Amino acid sequence: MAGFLSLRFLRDAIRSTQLKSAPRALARSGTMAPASMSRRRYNSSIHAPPDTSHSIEARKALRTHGLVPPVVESYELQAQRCMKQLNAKASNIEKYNYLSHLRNSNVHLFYRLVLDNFTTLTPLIYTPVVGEACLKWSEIYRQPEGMYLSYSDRGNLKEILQNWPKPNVELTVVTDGSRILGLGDLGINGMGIPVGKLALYTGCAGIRPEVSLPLTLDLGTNNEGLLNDPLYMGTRMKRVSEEEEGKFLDELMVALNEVWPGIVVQFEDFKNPFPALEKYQHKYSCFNDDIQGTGAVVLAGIISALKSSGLKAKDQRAVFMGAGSAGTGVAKQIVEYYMKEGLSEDEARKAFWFVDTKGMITNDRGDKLAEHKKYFARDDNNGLQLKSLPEIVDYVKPTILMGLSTIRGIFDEPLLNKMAKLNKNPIIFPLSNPSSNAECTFEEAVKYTDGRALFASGSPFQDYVYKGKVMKPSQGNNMYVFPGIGLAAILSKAKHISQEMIYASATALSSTLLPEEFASGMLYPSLDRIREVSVIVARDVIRTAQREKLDREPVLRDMNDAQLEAWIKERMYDPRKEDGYLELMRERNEELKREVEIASFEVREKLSAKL
Ligand SMILES: O=C([O-])CC(=O)C(=O)O
Ligand SMILES: [Mg+2]
Repeated sequence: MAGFLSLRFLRDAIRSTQLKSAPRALARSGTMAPASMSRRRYNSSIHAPPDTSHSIEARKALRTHGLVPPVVESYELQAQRCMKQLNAKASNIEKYNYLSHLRNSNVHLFYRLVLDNFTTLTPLIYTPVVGEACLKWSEIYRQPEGMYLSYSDRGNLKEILQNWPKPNVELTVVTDGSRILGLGDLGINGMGIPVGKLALYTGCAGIRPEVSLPLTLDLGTNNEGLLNDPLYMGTRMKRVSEEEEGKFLDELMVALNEVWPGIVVQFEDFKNPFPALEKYQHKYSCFNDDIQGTGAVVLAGIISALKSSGLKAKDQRAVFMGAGSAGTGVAKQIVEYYMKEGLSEDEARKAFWFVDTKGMITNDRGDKLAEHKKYFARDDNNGLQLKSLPEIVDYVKPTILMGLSTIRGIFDEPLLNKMAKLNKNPIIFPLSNPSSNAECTFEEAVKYTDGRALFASGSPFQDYVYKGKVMKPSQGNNMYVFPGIGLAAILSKAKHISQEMIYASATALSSTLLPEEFASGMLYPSLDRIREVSVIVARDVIRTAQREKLDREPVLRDMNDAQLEAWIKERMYDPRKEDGYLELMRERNEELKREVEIASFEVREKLSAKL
């Protein structure tokens, strides 16, 4: 009762006199920027825009009446129009542009369409087409999306972050554009990645679109093509040094956590190595999707593949083509799994042979190995230094061939034939993105192993008919886990995201494969069930956070699994429920919260003046 009375008192106080002077006072004090002050009318920076599916009553209440054609349409009709327009686009990049426009003009319709057509639309909003969009970002740019922070902004990052028009941010995906998919340094053109990943967060795990922030760091680029392109929209300078970037990131992490305390940060597509992970992972709620997310997804695929082939962990030998930190991150998670299956750490570590541009990675190769490569460097090679992948495959006789090299076609016909000779069911994972960089295509893997490969790729491939049978490719993309990991971190208010939490996402994912999916050779669950999968991933990640005492949401601790799953589901954004009124309730809520903030500020000011 007391709370209610004081709330009313505060609201009355504002209504009577002080509302006009408050914004300036707040702006002066630096408590809040004037741009974020309450506004009664429809404001595109905060609210979902007018929508032809809203009832006339909803439009009146939202004050959007008259801003769209008079018809009140069903979703089905809207979807029909959208798909017609989408299908009329001649190229993938035009489809990408159309979908970006839709996301910006009618966010709920966009996500409803994505959920209803997940497998056809994700390749257009994410890999592979996002790769093409990033290559052309400065050319196809149409509207502001996300935030850009430049090196020259250092010292002022907190202030600039406060320009973000949405009041509440719970999650950011940040890139410096230095290694976009397998396409190299694309500078600020990398913005397509945070935008795309966050769209997947909403699609896959129901993170509300307005609480996510796509963030691109403009720290220069070493891409000469971009530096000489008059349309390039980033700062025209060479990349800053690692040390300078390190300091910039330090300031960024503090600023993000001051503006939005506890914000979950996903690092994406930073070039190798990425020392910031070791630095921040025990300090902030953050993770690196390329190292940890990829690792978890691939581990889940390996668990399924071993189950399917009936082979034991101890009998596996894996050749990794490509030895970046994503590759070693993947292998480390598999090491953890092998150890849980009874191998010693040394036995598990020795089940991996890494190959980089200089050949097989050994301790006595004569070059200085990057820090992240040392753990897997071979010391049992008796001085043998093998250079080419076919030689290494002959020498190792692997059961698993993993591609993180971005070299299209390096898993060629003779190599795949060899894998098929060595194994009843060779495990072939060409993980490089986008599809144009894949070590082999699905078709090649099927044809050259006589249909026996257990296959997963990073980017999607089409079904392939082999000897009259429809073969279905598995897509071992991070999108199976990162949305659930982020959702779990947000809901449990995790202090940090530990390696155990990441590991839990992998085992959770592998547990979601249905018996019929497994029987048909799939290594991952159908993407049409992605929301169900994200709930299970989030549940197990939350449970692990609780076990490790990293959670700060006590309400969840007493729930059993079914209750926790229901609670997670209930919190997921569902575009099907957005009818205009929900928007209105949120708007009122925001206004009320702001009025309370303003009023309590005024009261504090008055009190301090009296004292
Ligand atoms: O974006 C993807 O599809 C996977 C990924 O993180 C990458 O390739 O960098
Ligand atoms: Mg990535």
